[in-house]
Amino acid sequence: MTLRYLTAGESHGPALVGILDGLPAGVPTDLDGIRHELARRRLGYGRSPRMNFELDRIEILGGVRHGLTLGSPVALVIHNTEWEKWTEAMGIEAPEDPDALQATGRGAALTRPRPGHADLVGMQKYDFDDARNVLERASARETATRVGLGWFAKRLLRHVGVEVLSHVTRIAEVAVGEEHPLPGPNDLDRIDEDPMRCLDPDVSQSMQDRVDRAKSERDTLGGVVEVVVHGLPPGLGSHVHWDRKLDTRLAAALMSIQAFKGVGVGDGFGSAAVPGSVAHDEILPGEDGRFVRKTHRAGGLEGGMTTGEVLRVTAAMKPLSSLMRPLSTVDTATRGPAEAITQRSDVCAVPRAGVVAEAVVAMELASALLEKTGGDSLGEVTRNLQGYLAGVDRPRGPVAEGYQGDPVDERGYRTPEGTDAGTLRDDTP
Ligand SMILES: Cc1cc2nc3c(=O)[nH]c(=O)nc-3n(C[C@H](O)[C@H](O)[C@H](O)COP(=O)(O)O)c2cc1C
Ligand SMILES: C=C(O[C@@H]1CC(C(=O)O)=C[C@@H](OP(=O)(O)O)[C@H]1O)C(=O)O
Repeated sequence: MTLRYLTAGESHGPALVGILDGLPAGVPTDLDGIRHELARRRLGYGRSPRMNFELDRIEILGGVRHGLTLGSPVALVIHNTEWEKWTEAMGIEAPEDPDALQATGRGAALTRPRPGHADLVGMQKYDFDDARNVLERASARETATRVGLGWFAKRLLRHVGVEVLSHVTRIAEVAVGEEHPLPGPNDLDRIDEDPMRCLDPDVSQSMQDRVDRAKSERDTLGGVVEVVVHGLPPGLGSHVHWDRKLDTRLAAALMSIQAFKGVGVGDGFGSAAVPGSVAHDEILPGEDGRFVRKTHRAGGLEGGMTTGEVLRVTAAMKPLSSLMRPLSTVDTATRGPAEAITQRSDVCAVPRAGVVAEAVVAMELASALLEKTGGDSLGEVTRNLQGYLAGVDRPRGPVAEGYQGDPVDERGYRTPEGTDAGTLRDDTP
């Protein structure tokens, strides 16, 4: 993988840390842009109360100088603005008085694991007596780092005309219609303005009503987000090996998000229910010499590669497992039956999870772009991409005898003017 990243940090630890390696030099970087992206991850009706008081205070410790990336790894820190409250409970050094810590509330061992969270199996696997040692890292607080790093991937993609956005298409049983309009490349602000990050105001209202009901029933809800990407060139990813297919990589990236349990490419599971005659995207000669598709059913991916059409992937998020009406569990200290830990929780985190989905998709796409183009500077990436695009829809294959169109070379291949593989398009930015 050309672009790779690591994250570290606990939900209530001093900070989250991320390193992104593989970016070319010259990607314009502004801290307000990253802050804005992180604020987007806090949006949405049904979010946790923690989203209101906690802030994402960021610092870049490497990889950027004078507003541009250097080609070296980018090191991002997101400080925990609530750290003062957690210094004892999450202290790095062994507590002076462990018994006293147990009595502090925050420091008390958590022994009633929540079904659906990582608590129990994490305690079993890592041999812990306190579920906090598990949930602190399992927590989706970690996704702040991925959104922060993902901003760089988005910025790189934007430079070559690629826009990544997401919208919510389902909350529990409330969903937009199957034939819902696709958001356009400039629709992100409009989506973010909606409390559910849904494009249809009527459906959004029903979703909000559904969240209100879940809240009053002290329950939680899941849903579906769709990530839509405009402006991709054809040919990112590859058909030649399982781990080079973009389908594989996008599915893995999306499934790595906390509570995400299903991914569909294009019509996904829906395409299993219809015959082939209405499952595929028929190909047409486009006006500017490009090939185009009649429909967007495949989600812009064929054979593990982008087709150059709009990319569309959906991801399903399960309902959150911290319910205010606790589920049955065991107390790991007594091994007896118990009620699961109850603590503040999102009722529904689907709208803000969409922003995380954008980040991980952007990271995979930026990586696949860099694999295709190579290049150590943004200029080199852009030039290489243009060189590739100039020849991508050139005539390929011999034509039948008597062909009346463009001139034909000695092998019988069409050779219209301006379609040489080496010709740069004149819209070089
Ligand atoms: C943006 C976001 C917010 C989340 N908020 C909560 C929450 O408030 N309460 C909760 O129990 N789980 C929350 N989760 C889900 C848990 O982190 C997740 O269920 C847990 O780590 C176990 O992983 P798994 O569900 O993938 O098995 C959230 C997930 C995301 C993506
Ligand atoms: C802190 C974030 O999300 C948290 C993710 C989360 C979980 O279990 O995943 C549980 C909640 O945390 P807490 O239990 O401390 O209230 C969310 O607020 C965040 O996204 O920044």
